[in-house]
Amino acid sequence: MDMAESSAIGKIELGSTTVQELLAKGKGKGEQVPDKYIHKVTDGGIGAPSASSAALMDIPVIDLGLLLTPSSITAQQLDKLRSALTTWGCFQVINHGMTPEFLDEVREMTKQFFALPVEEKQQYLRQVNDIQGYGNDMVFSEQQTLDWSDRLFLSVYPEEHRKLKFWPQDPKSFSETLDQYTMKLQVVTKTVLEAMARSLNLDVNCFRDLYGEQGKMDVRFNFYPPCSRPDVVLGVKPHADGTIITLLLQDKQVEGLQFLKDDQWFRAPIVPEALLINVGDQAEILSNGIFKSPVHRVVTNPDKERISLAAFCIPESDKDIEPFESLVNESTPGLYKKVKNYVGIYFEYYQQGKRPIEAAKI
Ligand SMILES: O=C(O)CCC(=O)C(=O)O
Ligand SMILES: [Fe+2]
Repeated sequence: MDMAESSAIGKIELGSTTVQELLAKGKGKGEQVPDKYIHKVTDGGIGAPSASSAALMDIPVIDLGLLLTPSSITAQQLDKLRSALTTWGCFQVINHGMTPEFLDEVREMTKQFFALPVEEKQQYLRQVNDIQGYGNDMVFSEQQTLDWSDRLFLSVYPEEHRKLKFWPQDPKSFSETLDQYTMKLQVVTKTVLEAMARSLNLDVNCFRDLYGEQGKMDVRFNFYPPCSRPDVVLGVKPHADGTIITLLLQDKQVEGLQFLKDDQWFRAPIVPEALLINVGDQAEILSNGIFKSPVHRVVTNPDKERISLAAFCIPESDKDIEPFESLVNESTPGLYKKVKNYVGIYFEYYQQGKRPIEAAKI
C-alpha cells in the first residue's frame, strides 16, 4: 500500500535488511530463521500459519472480452461477477488483452530483477520513510513480525508520481515492459469497475468516477525466497488491501496466496493466463458492504521461490468515499462513514495490527 503518509503521522521507520541480504549473509538458513519473522501463537488464530493444508478456492474465471461492450454483456456474467465479489471478494479474468507470452515476459523480468547481485539492487534501495524502491516491509516497532518477502514498489500512474531512479536498468526491457503492462491494466481496471457497477444495477460510471481520471496505480513486485520454517513464517501477514481494486499477476508455478472465508484459509488456484482481481476496502465501503474486501495472506515454501506482481488502484485522494446513496435506505442502513484519503487511515490502523476498515464502520 502507499504509505507515503507515514512521516506525516509522525512515525519513524526502523531500518531493516532485505530477506535476500539476510540469506546472502548465511543467516536465516536451516532452522536459523531470526525470531522477528516468527509468528507466535499469541498473534492469534489468523496470524499464525497453520500446518494443515488449506483447501483450494472455487473462484470463477471471467472472460473480460464479454464485459467490454454492452451488447455482449449478459445477466449471467454479471451474476457470476456479483456472486464472486459478495462471497470471496475476488475472481480471475482471462481475455484481458494480454497474451500469455507477454505475462511470462513480465514474470521473467521480475525474476531477473530479484536475481541481480545484492550490491546491484542496492542502488534501487528504498529510503527510510519513503515507499518507492527496493526493500522489505516497513518496520515501525520492535514487536512487528516481519514478512518473509522483498519488494520493489513503484508508482506508475499518474506519471508525475514516477520516480524513475527506482526503475531497474537491468533487465534492459524492464521499464518499457512495465509501461506497457500498466497501460493494459488501466483498460482492465476501467472495464472491471464498470462491470462491478452494472452487476449492482448502479450507474455504469459510479465506481470509475470515484477512482477518478487521475486515480493512482502503484505496483509492488513481490519476491518470496524459500523459507525453512513455513510452519511459522509468512510471506505476507494477513491483510485486506486499502485499494478500490487490486490486480494481481501470480507466479506461474508456485502457489502461496490464501484467502480467508468463514474463518478458514483457502488456497488461490494458479491460472497461468489469468489475472486475479480482488476488491479493496474502498469498494467495500462504496458498495455498503455488498462487495467483500477479502483478508488474504501469503504462506512460505520450503524449497521454491515465488514471485508476484500486485497493482493497487487508489482513488484520487480528494474523493469522498462513502456508500452509494442508492444502496442506502431504511431497510439497509449505511454501514460506513465517509472517508477521504483512506490510505492514510489504512496505514495507521495496519501498523497497530487492526483492520483499517473498522475505522470506517458506523
Ligand atoms: O503475492 C501475492 O500473491 C499477494 C501479495 C499481496 O497480497 C499484496 O502485495 O498486497
Ligand atoms: Fe494484498
